[in-house]
Amino acid sequence: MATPLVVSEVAKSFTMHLRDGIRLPVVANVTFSVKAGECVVLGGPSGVGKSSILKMLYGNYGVDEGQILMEHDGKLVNLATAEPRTVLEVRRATLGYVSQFLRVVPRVSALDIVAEPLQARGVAIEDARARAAELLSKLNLPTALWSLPPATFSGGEQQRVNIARGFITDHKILLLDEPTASLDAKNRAVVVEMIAEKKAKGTALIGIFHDEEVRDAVADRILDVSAFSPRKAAA
Ligand SMILES: Nc1ncnc2c1ncn2[C@@H]1O[C@H](COP(=O)(O)OP(=O)(O)OP(=O)(O)O)[C@@H](O)[C@H]1O
Repeated sequence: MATPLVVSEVAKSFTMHLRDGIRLPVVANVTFSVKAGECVVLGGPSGVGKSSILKMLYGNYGVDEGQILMEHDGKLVNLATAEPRTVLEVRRATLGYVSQFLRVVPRVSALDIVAEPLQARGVAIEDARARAAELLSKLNLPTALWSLPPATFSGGEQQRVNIARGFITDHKILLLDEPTASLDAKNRAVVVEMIAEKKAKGTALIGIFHDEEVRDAVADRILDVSAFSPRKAAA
């Protein structure tokens, strides 16, 4: 599909149950699409709803209204209303996510954490590990660390393991939540290059990048999330 992601009239508010059920509207009428090979960056001031949109796209936050349409397994799926089992299936095969922080699994080596999403898609363990090793060396993670669980790694080392894990599969849609926040200039440049490679392969990318240099290097389009502020919609 030339447009792997179509978001239409999505609205979200939070209900504060411990505060007499006060409703806090966050975004309304969120409408945009992302083409294959395009990288759209969510922009706008702090607290405007960028992370909330990314979490809705991944199915971590519920959606009050609207549609999040993705082509998955030859069918159109509305992630806003999909069953949890479908959401998990879409994540395995179609929708990737690089979060800001690595979720460390005790006793699992960095190499296997990176290889796991490929294994989950049926790739033989040795092939998955070989691809994981390629990515970890591209991201300059010292080989001495590959066999260790990343719990004791530095912030930047953990982030590189997380990036390798998110980039190892060829998901059609990839969400990026500040993937370069803890990286030095050399590794930021590697990630910029890896994003360009994904674009060339036709992946649709949506990301949050606070680093202006990275943002300008990767963005085809910056979507100002203030346009979806409920106050603006009501005006
Ligand atoms: N789980 C939650 N429960 C209640 N309120 C929330 C929740 N998540 C986000 N919010 C609120 O929604 C608003 C938008 O937050 P969000 O994290 O999406 O903004 P952001 O644009 O990503 O900000 P930043 O650039 O500072 O990371 C904020 O006012 C925040 O307090």
